[in-house]
Amino acid sequence: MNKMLEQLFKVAGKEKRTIIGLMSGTSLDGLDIALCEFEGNGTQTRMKLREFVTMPYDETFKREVKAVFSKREVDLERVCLLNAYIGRFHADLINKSLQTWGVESADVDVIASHGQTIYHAPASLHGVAGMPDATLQIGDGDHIAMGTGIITLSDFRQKHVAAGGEGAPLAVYGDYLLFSEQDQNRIMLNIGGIANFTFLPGDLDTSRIFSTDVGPGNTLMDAYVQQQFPGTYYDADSAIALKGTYNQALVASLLYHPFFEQDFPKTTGPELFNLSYLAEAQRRSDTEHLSPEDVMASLNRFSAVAISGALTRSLGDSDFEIFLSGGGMHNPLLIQNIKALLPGATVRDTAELGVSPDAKEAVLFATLANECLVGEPIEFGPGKRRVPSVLMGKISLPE
Ligand SMILES: Nc1ncnc2c1ncn2[C@@H]1O[C@H](COP(=O)(O)OP(=O)(O)OP(=O)(O)O)[C@@H](O)[C@H]1O
Ligand SMILES: CC(=O)N[C@H]1[C@@H]2OC[C@@H](O2)[C@@H](O)[C@@H]1O[C@H](C)C(=O)O
Repeated sequence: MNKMLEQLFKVAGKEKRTIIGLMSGTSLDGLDIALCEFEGNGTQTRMKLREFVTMPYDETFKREVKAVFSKREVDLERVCLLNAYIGRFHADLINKSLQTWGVESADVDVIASHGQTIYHAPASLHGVAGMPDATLQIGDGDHIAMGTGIITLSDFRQKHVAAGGEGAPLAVYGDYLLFSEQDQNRIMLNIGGIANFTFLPGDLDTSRIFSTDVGPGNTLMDAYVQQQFPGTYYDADSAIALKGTYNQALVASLLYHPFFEQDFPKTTGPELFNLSYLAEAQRRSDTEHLSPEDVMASLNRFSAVAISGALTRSLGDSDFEIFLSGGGMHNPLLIQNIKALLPGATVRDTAELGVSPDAKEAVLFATLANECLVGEPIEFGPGKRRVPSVLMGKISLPE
């Protein structure tokens, strides 16, 4: 038998597995690396987060990725080069982190790599007749496996698409396994570039569980800040938005898109929510004259209304607790806006559930890898075509 397959077989049979989860999101702030310890699988999963770090990306790397990210026309050679480069680069960042933590690569069983999304194209967005839902993550797993010497599972989203999903959100699987709680309706709200949430009903009825994207997130705020204030990457502590006042006409115009009417679950990305989207909304609402501060306040309000509107629409009057994660939870005006729009909702964060909110997405990918190795497909019930019952991840062997 192939020695590496034998090792994989051994890992699957171990009582405890050490898994590194990786996430590189739409914000391009850095690579999230979570070193996790797993015992069990399925609803018996026990996960301990041993270490976590975000390895920041430098300007050159951000520029390289931005040149192809969510663009319909790109230099195909760049995409080809980046696919290999990102894999190697991520391997280097993992090696550095392991060194800092004093952990040997031989003590890590597998890596779970999300890769870098460069294009997300659900059929509802691309609208090309005869073409399926599609999504593309680069940073090939073979380069990570060879660069670290660790078996790597990667490219989780393709199986989801192949089985009838849109390739996202994948959070539903890990959220269900790690955070479901009897008698408590939980909303796991992640505010990254794009905001998404998972509904975990307290009756643990899997057929009611779902995850969905709700719109931005930070992506439009980040893009606008970067355009208006070169050298600034995001509106740290809402400093800019707090100097402005939101414009109701602009907020309404930003919300004027069929995406917001579509049923859950649905997915989106900066392919839709980008600076052209903002320019069109400003033109339509005759708000091109607004100061950058007022536009920032309006974008902040827009994200809050989109998030709270989606929650209200799907949950009605039922009681629920919100557990925040993702960088947007550090934006005080955004959180204040969301709380004001959802009076009565309890808002906490995932640290209270034992997982740092910045680490949560990387932990979720580690959980998907654990399931791929030792789990069984979760059945979310009939009619859940968009939450397929599959195990995900492609295997790259380091020899
Ligand atoms: N102190 C802060 N004040 C305001 N915003 C902040 C702060 N800290 C982080 N953010 C926001 O969080 C973003 C990073 O969030 P995160 O790392 O969750 O995104 P991501 O994982 O790339 O996104 P996605 O989940 O959509 O892939 C930053 O770009 C910024 O907009
Ligand atoms: C295609 C893609 O990379 N989507 C990401 C993105 O970032 C947030 C939101 O958009 C979500 O749908 C997804 O990531 C999370 C981890 C998910 O799949 O659950």
